[in-house]
Amino acid sequence: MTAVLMDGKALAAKVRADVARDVAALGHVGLATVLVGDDPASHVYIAAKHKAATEAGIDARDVRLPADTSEEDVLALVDRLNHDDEVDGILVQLPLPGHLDETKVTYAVSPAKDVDGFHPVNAGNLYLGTPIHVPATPSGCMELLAAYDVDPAGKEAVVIGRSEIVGRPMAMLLMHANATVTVCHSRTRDLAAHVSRADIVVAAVGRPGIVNAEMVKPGAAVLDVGLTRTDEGIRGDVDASVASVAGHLTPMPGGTGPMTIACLLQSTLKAARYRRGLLAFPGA
Ligand SMILES: Nc1nc2c(c(=O)[nH]1)N[C@@H](CN(C=O)c1ccc(C(=O)N[C@@H](CCC(=O)O)C(=O)O)cc1)CN2
Repeated sequence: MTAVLMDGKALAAKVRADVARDVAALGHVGLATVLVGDDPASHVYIAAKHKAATEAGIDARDVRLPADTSEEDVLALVDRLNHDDEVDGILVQLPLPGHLDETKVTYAVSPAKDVDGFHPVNAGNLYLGTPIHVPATPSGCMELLAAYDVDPAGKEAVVIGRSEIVGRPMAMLLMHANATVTVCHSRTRDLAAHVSRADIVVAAVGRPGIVNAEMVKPGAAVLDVGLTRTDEGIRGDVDASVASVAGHLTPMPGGTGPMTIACLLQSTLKAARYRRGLLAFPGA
């Protein structure tokens, strides 16, 4: 068997075009990104987010702060953006430099503008099954599954990794889509045993090749989120051998990454709709 490649680049282009159409209909939509410090990968991701936002007609503000900016100054900036009427969505690029408390900073973003979905109000609403803003990478994974007609209902799904950005929200989304979900992590005793039962595998730990062909159930859908830069180039968590066993597979690069950026734009559009009263907040 050779897996059908789930083309994240192509799907992201479609999502981005849909967002652009809806932004044009809505009028002004504003996104502010905050990048603190010099992390080279973060610079690449912020540049990609701005290119995509601008192409979609979103008014994207690129705020950059030196690596030694104090927590007080970062929090003051976030507060200003929370009160800025031109800004519908705010994202603080992670990771932050070590002296900054990521929890404190991400929790400072107004839940309505938290397009990353990291604030406890948004995490809580996802938990409750009434999502407002959902982290972009797991959203993108769900869109990929839907686009390739992989319905999680009744399926065994294994999520490898329990990060707040990917693993935990991914597990919630799969559970709400009626999958039976197992979350594996660094203390899981027999990863292969879990993966071998899975119809859907989402690998998000940043350990190159941790999922290999021997573990994967023939025909499974395998989504690769882990990204490690090596001397030989970018490597995902999923070994190339998996393509001969899986039914569906995301390429790395070109799979879940482009969808992360497309879903951020979707979330920004959603934030603008909430702020204009075009969408009702759950429970409101
Ligand atoms: N505030 C946030 N910080 C971070 C997030 C996030 O969603 N919000 N996620 C990651 C990084 N990230 C977006 O910020 C991200 C990672 C990877 C890609 C991507 O397109 N990857 C490409 C390959 C990229 C390359 O060549 O370097 C791919 O998979 O094809 C986009 C966004 C951590 N921080």
